[in-house]
Amino acid sequence: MYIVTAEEMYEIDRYAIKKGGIEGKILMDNAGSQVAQRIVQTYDTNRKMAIVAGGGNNGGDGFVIARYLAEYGYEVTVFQLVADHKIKGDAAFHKQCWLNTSDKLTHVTDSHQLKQRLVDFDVVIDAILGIGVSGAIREPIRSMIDVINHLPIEKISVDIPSGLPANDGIHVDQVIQANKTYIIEAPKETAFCEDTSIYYGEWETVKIGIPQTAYVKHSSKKRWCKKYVRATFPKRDKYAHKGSNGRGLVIGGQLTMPGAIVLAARAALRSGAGLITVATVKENIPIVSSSCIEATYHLLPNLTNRLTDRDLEAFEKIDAIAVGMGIGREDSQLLSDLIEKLDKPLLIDADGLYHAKPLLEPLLQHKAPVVITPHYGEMAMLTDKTVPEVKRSPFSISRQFAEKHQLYVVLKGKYTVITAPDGEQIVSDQGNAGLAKGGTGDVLSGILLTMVMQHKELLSALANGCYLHGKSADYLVEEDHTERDLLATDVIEGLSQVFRTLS
Ligand SMILES: NC(=O)C1=CN([C@@H]2O[C@H](COP(=O)(O)OP(=O)(O)OC[C@H]3O[C@@H](n4cnc5c(N)ncnc54)[C@H](O)[C@@H]3O)[C@@H](O)[C@H]2O)[C@@H](O)CC1
Ligand SMILES: [K+]
Repeated sequence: MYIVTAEEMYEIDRYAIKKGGIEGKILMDNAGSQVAQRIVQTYDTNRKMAIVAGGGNNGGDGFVIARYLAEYGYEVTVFQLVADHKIKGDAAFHKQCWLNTSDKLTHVTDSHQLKQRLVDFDVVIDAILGIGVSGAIREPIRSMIDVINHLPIEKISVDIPSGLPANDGIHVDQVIQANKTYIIEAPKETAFCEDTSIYYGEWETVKIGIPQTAYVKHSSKKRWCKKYVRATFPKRDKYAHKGSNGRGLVIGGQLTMPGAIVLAARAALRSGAGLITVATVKENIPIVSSSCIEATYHLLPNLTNRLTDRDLEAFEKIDAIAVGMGIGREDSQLLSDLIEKLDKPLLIDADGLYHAKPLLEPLLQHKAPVVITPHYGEMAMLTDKTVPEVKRSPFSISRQFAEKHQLYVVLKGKYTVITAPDGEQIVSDQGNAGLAKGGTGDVLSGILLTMVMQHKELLSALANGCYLHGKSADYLVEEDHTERDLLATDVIEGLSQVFRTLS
């Protein structure tokens, strides 16, 4: 499934109209009829339906929905919230179609009037504003949205809750709080931003006949799902040996944080890595080896010194490195040596990200791929922004950072946004609130380390890793666990169940 900005959606519509030869009027008819059909499946015909229509094409969808719902036997009234001259083009065409067969059109000019009119209805269908919204919401629409939000009736939004922009990063002003949104064709960015997804209520997409090629040409974002995982997941070679399944290195684990590297190493092995070496301080080795006997060890005198020739020679055999889990924030030369002296794919997580911030220039010179896996707080630190700013703009901030520093960004959250250095993005929305617990990030790093070693293409490697991590948590919560008791170690053990669904 593709995710779009407003500009991309307009391009996609234009492509369908120009290249596909499907007139705008027909697309609008398809949109309205599809939404109406979904409504029919959910609401009895004795529910009184009010459609609030604005002046753009979203309002045009509203007139089409009115016509189809009336045809299905509902009592429908359209409340037109703008002056007649504002309704143009395809929307005017469909308004006329509605008027050809119905006289149920009421002009409403202020919010008090709207409130009085709507009290008699069971459901309000919000076709006030679509993806064409811009700037602060103007009166009287602003107060009208407020009135609708305060009415104790069901609210269904068409395409997007009115007042909400499609793109991330825009300050949200006044928005319909929908119970349900029928999104036309492709979800917009704001459906996957923590601050704004809430306005959509439950949502589903309706198809209106736009060819897939339009998306391939004009969209740069996908929501990852099982279909994509199956298409991109590497097959395990029958004749594989441990060396051909990837030799990974996990570096980290201060004295106070040995658990982080145990989790990462175990997760990497459970995900299918052939060999995992843990490089850490002497005191941690007995702790780590008792919990992860399959790993091998490389002794580091501390986590701050430069790497010795002996270290570098040992690491030459490695296919990829994950660094930072439990490494602490003390000044350290370790990361700069890994960047400068080894050409290995490098995944940097947790405290490693604090060490990476002053090394962004050298990272740009690193020949092998670099992956960073920040949560919102770490991303805010890296970009000198605030956490609310990162939450509001997860797509644009990740993209700017990935393009500028030529690295892969896995911005972790309810909706994890994965970005390639060329700006292509994937959203992984698997997982649940059980993952909001210490250690789950270390598990993800371990899984990603293995995925990086085993895939040819890195963006799908990272997306598949996030999928495995989230799905493991989902299956565990559906069966043996709850979001409350789920532990990071459970997520590692749950991986086998996810792998079984992929074969
Ligand atoms: N071919 C197409 O383009 C299709 C478009 N569709 C619908 O069309 C919508 C987009 O249509 P439009 O581009 O006409 O945009 P809108 O329907 O969002 O309407 C934009 C209009 O809203 C008003 N407006 C914008 N910002 C405002 C603000 N801050 N305060 C108050 N009023 C404001 C302006 O008068 C502007 O002309 C989509 O969301 C979707 O519902 C669907 O019918 C499918 C086909
Ligand atoms: K709307």
